[in-house]
Amino acid sequence: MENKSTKVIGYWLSEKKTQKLNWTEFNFVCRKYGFELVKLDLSRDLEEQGPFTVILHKLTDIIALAIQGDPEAQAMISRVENYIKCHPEVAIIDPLESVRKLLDRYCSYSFIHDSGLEKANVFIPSFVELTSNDFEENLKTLRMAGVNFPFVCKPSVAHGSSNAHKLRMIFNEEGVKDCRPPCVAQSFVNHNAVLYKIYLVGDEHFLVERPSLKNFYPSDRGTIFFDSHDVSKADSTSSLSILDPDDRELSTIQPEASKLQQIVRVVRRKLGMSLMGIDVVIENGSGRYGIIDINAYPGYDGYPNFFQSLMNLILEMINQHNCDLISPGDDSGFDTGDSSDEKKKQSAATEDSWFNC
Ligand SMILES: Nc1ncnc2c1ncn2[C@@H]1O[C@H](COP(=O)(O)OP(=O)(O)OP(=O)(O)O)[C@@H](O)[C@H]1O
Ligand SMILES: O=P(O)(O)O[C@H]1[C@H](O)[C@@H](O)[C@H](OP(=O)(O)O)[C@@H](OP(=O)(O)O)[C@H]1O
Ligand SMILES: [Mg+2]
Repeated sequence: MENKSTKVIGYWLSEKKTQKLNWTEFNFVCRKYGFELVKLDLSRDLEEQGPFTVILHKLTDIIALAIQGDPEAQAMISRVENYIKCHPEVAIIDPLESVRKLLDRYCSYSFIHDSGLEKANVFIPSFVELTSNDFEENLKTLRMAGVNFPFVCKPSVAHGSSNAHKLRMIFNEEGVKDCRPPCVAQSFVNHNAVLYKIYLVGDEHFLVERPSLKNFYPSDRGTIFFDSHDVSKADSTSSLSILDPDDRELSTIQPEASKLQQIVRVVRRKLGMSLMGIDVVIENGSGRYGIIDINAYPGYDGYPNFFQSLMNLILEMINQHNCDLISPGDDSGFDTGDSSDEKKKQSAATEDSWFNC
């Protein structure tokens, strides 16, 4: 551990996120480890703000705006990308191309769907993207993809505005007119209103249990419009989470640590990201593990000693990045299985990103 501030963490988080995480506390941890913490000013060239040892960010909202054509957001993202391109010596948490994938629900589901997790009793509930406003065409698309009633209709863009979290439960063909393309329709999996959030910080993960939607069955009822943030936060008390009397007798299956470990390993390898939240439900009856959402740099509410874990990750990333720079392609002396192969994960993510989505 050094006392002198020689290493710089350049970071960008929204004001809301810094307040939520109580970010000033992280300053103390940084100082203890000899790091200076500098917030990136995305309205200016980053060259004059550096040099940085590592860049840590949650740029989801700005990337989403840039994709939608906002010129200011595009300029900000270009500044970050140019800096990264000109400074291969700087470690990045997390690669922007992986974050882009998570911004698109269809893309992230497809990506994990093709990961081989099915063999381990883990699945992505059947899903399809709806891009048309034509009712008949949408019915056909849903049928062809095997999306059953009831299904959840989610905006295709997963972050970036409050609209991203306005979801709909569709119970029958009549309800399909309530879908607002572009959106992803995903078969609803009954899971006794228990959601498991796996929070990842590099190789560490921690599981928290959250309220979730109650069991639903096909019916002639009208569409339910809801905001995901009202349902599955730690303090949510939505009436949509209260099990019907007949369902209270159903047994709830507890998650197995080894299964969660497997999910973490595969998703991490596929996406090449270190800061993620994976939302899992366990299907009533079958006991299959359904991945229903993956979030970039989530809230980590309930994660013990998050800032120390974040610092451990930063140290590991810098170390690994330096090793990769010295001997690219040869990490034999440092590889400890899944745990330290960051460079490979990042380049796998880069290669896959342009081909799979
Ligand atoms: N396929 C599904 N089967 C069962 N429940 C689901 C499914 N998809 C979503 N849900 C329910 O809806 C909630 C919100 O869904 P989802 O996580 O996809 O939305 P989100 O806006 O991305 O949420 P977050 O705030 O976690 O990012 C989940 O917590 C869960 O209760
Ligand atoms: O920690 P959990 O409960 O998983 O919640 C996260 C949500 O799942 C994300 O959707 C939030 O991200 P956005 O607000 O960027 O969409 C994310 O927002 P944040 O960046 O403000 O923390 C979290 O609220
Ligand atoms: Mg989400």
